[in-house]
Amino acid sequence: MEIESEMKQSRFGRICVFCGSSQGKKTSYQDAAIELGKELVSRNIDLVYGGGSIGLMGLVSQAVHDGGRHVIGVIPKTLMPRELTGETVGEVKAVADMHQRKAEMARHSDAFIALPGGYGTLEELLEVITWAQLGIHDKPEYVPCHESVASKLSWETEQLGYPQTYGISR
Ligand SMILES: C/C(=C\CNc1ncnc2c1ncn2[C@@H]1O[C@H](COP(=O)(O)O)[C@@H](O)[C@H]1O)CO
Repeated sequence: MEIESEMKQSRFGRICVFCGSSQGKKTSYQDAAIELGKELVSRNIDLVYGGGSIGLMGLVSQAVHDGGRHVIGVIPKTLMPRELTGETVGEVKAVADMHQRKAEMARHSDAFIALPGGYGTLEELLEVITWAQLGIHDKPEYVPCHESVASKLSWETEQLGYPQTYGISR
């Protein structure tokens, strides 16, 4: 038992998860969000995310919160009305705008994981990958091979002629 928990101890204290503000068309997306939340808990990793209880964001944050790990939701003041975001669990950091939100999410995290999502998720993921490419940070990005995220990235990388690696960006 002790060996098992030692093996699961991660080098990351806090991971930022980017994912959809809607639940998506497939139940497998929702399953993946809950599974990832539980996996973070089992590895004693805290969560940083975009705040709010809607969509996959809500599922992953609830799973981490329910498992007793710390959750930081970074949310722009304009998105704070509850009808937009639902009830945020854990600690809420209110920021001025979307730019500050992404900077704060990155500052508080040791690594990034992207689950399926829409333009918001893709934009957040591509920004941290770009920042890594420019040497602004050296935190790893992981994109579990889920077809929705992978297919958008494959379109991007094909257009730009970049190598298609999804497991980790570098
Ligand atoms: C804009 C409206 C509701 C959206 N509410 C959101 N609340 C919190 N964070 C959000 C919201 N929408 C997008 N985000 C951020 O983008 C990512 C998800 O975007 P996607 O397009 O769904 O992939 C997520 O990681 C958040 O950081 C009212 O109409």
